[in-house]
Amino acid sequence: MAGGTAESGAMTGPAIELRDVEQRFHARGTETGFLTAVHKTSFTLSTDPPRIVSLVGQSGSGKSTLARIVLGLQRPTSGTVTYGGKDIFRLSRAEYDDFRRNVQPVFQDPYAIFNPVYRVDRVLKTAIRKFGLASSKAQAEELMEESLRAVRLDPGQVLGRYPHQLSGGQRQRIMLARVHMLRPSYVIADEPVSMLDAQVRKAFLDILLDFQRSYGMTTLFITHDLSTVYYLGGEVMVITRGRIVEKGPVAEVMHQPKHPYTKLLLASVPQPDPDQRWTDRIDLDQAEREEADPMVSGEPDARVP
Ligand SMILES: Nc1ncnc2c1ncn2[C@@H]1O[C@H](COP(=O)(O)OP(=O)(O)OP(=O)(O)O)[C@@H](O)[C@H]1O
Repeated sequence: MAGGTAESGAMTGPAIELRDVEQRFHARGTETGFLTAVHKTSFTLSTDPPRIVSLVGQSGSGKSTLARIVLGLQRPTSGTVTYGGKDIFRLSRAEYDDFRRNVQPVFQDPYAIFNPVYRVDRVLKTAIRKFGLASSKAQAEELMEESLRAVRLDPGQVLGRYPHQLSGGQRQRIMLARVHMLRPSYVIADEPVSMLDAQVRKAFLDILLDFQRSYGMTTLFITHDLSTVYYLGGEVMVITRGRIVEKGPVAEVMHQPKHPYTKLLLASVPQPDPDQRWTDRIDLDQAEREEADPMVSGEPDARVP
């Protein structure tokens, strides 16, 4: 079977391959009556070795459309998407369940995933029930707590709460706790940190990097933010107007961009002015650092809406 179990962690999973995928949408007011959100696009995601692949491009370039296609949520107009060599839109029930478990989404706004009338525990309990991750109530509790701690959330502080009682950063980390429980081969993360502040964002990215190293997960990380791509490292695909125009190792693409769009994207990143340096260093002792870092203290992050 593909992927791993909650006990063993993700193992080398089948590759996801997009071949000549094209997505057209009806669009009123255009000459042809449709717009092509994704032009014939091909790429492969693999867990051998596990990696982070960023898909970077401006708003409207087709990133989310590609994410939905990879997740099997959108059937492309033409082209194929295969998982382990099989068309994801023609999988048997058992194959589809395997795909569902091993290719997990993390979306930009986790609030949309949570039902406001249910406590946040439900997101975790549903995954445990659906994928048969625990054989008793006690084991389920243990698994939830272990996964929450793995994403540096204090179970006592989040379990039993309603979504609106948590910060955006905490809600996103609950989605990561769900990923931790399922140990999928792939995480498809669509702008998961764009609503988070810099500190919480870094902590989120560190957890993804940790999942890659510890459990062998490969992440397709969708973003418009180059600094995030740079921080994650790994590989990057640059997309503009529905076309991937450049791909390769992050350091190579960032330092020797070949395509004019990549150059433009890099040129649009604000550069710090070396003449305008901060003169005072802020030295925090450990206790102050813990107090200042919501990821360490586990305190609700009031700054994040
Ligand atoms: N269901 C749809 N019907 C019609 N047009 C759509 C649909 N979904 C996306 N589009 C169009 O396809 C293009 C690509 O959209 P997409 O959401 O994939 O871009 P994106 O790069 O993810 O943008 P953003 O970063 O703003 O989310 C846009 O022009 C968008 O308006």
